Amino acid sequence: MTLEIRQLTRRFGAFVALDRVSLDVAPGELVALLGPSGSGKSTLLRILAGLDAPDQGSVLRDGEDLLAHDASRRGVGLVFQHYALFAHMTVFENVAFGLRVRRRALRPGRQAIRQRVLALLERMQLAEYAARYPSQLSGGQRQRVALARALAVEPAMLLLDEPFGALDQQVRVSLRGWLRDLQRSLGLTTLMVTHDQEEALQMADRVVVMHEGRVAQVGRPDAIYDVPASPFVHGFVGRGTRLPAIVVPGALLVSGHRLAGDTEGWEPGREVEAWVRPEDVRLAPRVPWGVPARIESLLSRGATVHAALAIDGASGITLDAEWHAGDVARLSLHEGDQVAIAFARLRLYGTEPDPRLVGVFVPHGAFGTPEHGFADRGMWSQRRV
Ligand SMILES: Nc1ncnc2c1ncn2[C@@H]1O[C@H](COP(=O)(O)OP(=O)(O)OP(=O)(O)O)[C@@H](O)[C@H]1O
Repeated sequence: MTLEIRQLTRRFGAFVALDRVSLDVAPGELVALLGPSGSGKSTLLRILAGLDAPDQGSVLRDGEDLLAHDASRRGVGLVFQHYALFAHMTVFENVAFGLRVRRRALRPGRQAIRQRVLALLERMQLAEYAARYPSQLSGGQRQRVALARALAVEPAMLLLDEPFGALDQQVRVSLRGWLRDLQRSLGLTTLMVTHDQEEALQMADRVVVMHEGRVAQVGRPDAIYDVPASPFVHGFVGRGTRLPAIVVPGALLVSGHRLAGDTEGWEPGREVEAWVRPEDVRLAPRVPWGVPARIESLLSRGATVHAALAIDGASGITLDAEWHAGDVARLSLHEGDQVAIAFARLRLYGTEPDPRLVGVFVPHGAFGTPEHGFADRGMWSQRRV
């Protein structure tokens, strides 16, 4: 099943909740709608489900006008964060419900319904709970029943709105893999709303990042993380620090520090925003080749250590860095230490009002990985006295 969403706009009074949103979804694809609260994700899903209608725009499913059909005829399976299962029905009855209430002409026979529901419960590892009532299930089990109920009617597409939103972290993580496997094996075209970037990046074939009712970027999860199209996407998907910078011939000036590298094709003298991911902030082996900075804080996160750094000459900016815990221990780094850092790469964006991606800058000699050795500790790190 393909979906072609074209220029969808939805206004609530003067407020524009969806602003000319276009998107193509391929058969069997799992697309995650990711964005901050109020960015229009649920509005888009509700329009697709038939619970709301757009002011403008069109949606074609396999070339046919989806919006012309009532919600009940759209063939969508819908699961919300708090999916109200029928409390007075067993798991079996809940899952069978959608089939039992079908018009007579479309309703399978009693035995066929029974077989289909049992097969589905089996597949969803719910068979042993068939006779239980919702109140006798855990939150994760209930969401699985909600999914089974949505799937029982063999929908053409699945629409999920924060399906794991109400569950604790451990259950969420285990259900992610489970749902992904199930969706793949069924080949079911799926749109999933989430504001959890980890969930979107792990599960989706493609991620749609939404911002203020518009599509900020669409792409494969790794592409979105590696080359965010705007400072907003960089800041929302993954972490990063924004550094003011100027392009000069053969170098980038970052807070007055010269990083040599290829700047061909970029206008000299142009002011840009340089964004750097924490894992791209490396410890440089030799001070003259690195940017001097001071460790303001070190926070252990198990295998990694999160460092907050103050770059010399860049007041008011705290640079986020992430280093291997083993390196930090081996080099005996402490808060207050003076270090030299190198940047593996920086994404450059235009300044307002045109904050588009200018390009990715890779400084020459952006070494500083542990493999390059820190034999002479004194050369790159000086303890403050
Ligand atoms: N029926 C409505 N009347 C007025 N405003 C609405 C209505 N429905 C949604 N909105 C507004 O439209 C905007 C987008 O809402 P939507 O629910 O799509 O956001 P979202 O990205 O799904 O956010 P969240 O992650 O918080 O659910 C919000 O500012 C919301 O207040």
